[in-house]
Amino acid sequence: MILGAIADDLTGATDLSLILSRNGMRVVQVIGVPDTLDTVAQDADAVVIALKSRTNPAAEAIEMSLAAARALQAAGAKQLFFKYCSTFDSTDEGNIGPVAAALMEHLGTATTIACPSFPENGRTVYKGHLFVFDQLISDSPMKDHPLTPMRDPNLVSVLSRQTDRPVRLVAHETVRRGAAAIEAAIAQEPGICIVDAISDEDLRAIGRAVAELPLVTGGSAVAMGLPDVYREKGWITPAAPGEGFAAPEGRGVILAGSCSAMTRRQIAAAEKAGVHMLRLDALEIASGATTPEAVVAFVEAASQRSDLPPLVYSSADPAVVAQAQDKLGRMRAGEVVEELLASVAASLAARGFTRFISAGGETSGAVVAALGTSALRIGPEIDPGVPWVSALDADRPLCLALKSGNFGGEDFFLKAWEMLA
Ligand SMILES: Nc1ncnc2c1ncn2[C@@H]1O[C@H](COP(=O)(O)OP(=O)(O)OP(=O)(O)O)[C@@H](O)[C@H]1O
Ligand SMILES: O=C(O)[C@@H](O)C(=O)CO
Repeated sequence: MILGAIADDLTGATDLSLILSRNGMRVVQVIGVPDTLDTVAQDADAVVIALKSRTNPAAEAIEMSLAAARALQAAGAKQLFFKYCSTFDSTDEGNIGPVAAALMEHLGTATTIACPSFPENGRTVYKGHLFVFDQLISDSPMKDHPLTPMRDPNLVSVLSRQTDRPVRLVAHETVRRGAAAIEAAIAQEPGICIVDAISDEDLRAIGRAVAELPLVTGGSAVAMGLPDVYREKGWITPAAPGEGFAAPEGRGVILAGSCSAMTRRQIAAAEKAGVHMLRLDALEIASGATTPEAVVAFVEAASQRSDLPPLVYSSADPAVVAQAQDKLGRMRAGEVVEELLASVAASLAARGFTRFISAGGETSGAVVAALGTSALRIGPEIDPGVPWVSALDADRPLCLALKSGNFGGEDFFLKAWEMLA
């Protein structure tokens, strides 16, 4: 095992696993920190531990991340990677800064990078500012994210508010001069370097520059340059992406708790395509007016009427989300929805559903926990950042598509479904 990764949410972990697998590494993704990684690490070049720590109190996120780091090191990891969202989802309390600083201290290293750039999905960092396609993140729909509204595009400022470690910029003028120039700039002074990156070429150069650092932090795409370096060092041999994935036969369902603009467009596209849908309301769930049993009954009935998987969603526009949050509190509003979708997923699996498509990192974390699986094999890519995965250890065969809120094309839900046909 060469690379040990700690991801702050489940869909982010899957996204990173896909990038590593696409670049020829054997990857196993585990959910939560197991007692030992010995069995899974045996045939893996990389182990990605998926936490659900993005929006926990910082002290909890640190504790979980350090436990993951210790497990990865015990299994032989030569390098650690802390994966967070390509939209840098965090607040002034954390958790990117506090977790990165804690991992640095744990590893005894004074230097790392922070680079959320993911050009294939429209995220770029230029002059330390994070863009989502043509917009600064602070002008994008991420300004209204239910849990981590992003209202400052300057990542040096954002990260400086989260940690006492010095934060500085390695600007694109340096990045475009290549790996040696980037490496020298990072080594100049201790601290966390926000590194500009606007293309995959930049990211591959950054990967080469950081391959010797004990800790790399970033979005998934900054890992794309690492496997080549590991191969050159003779640490890994090439592997075929998606090796060993098989989808079980059976019925499917789509569960969406993401309120991102993209997920809402994907829901609208599914409706147009004739998918049977049920909209959930956080306040009705909280009052008991909507129960898991009623939702399961809807899904059962809808799946008799169509070959397409039914869609259950709580996704709503910012005004509706704000109303629920005003009444219930931000965290509680999220929890009631997550708990309901998780309970629905568990009941459906018990009734023989085998294919689950879920939208949203927090949502997917709750759904997968309810399905009782803790290890995933990475399968074929549906859209950039989202593969089908199969459960390695559930009671029965299951496959899942765990979509980050902002990922996937408009036709994502049907595209995912049709790939299994
Ligand atoms: N109608 C709603 N009212 C209030 N909160 C909601 C509502 N629908 C969903 N939520 C909550 O919003 C949060 C959405 O987070 P989630 O991580 O699932 O999606 P995302 O942030 O779009 O995806 P990602 O983290 O992958 O970018 C969840 O906690 C979810 O329960
Ligand atoms: O980096 C991303 O955008 C995703 O992998 C993610 O973490 C969203 O939750």
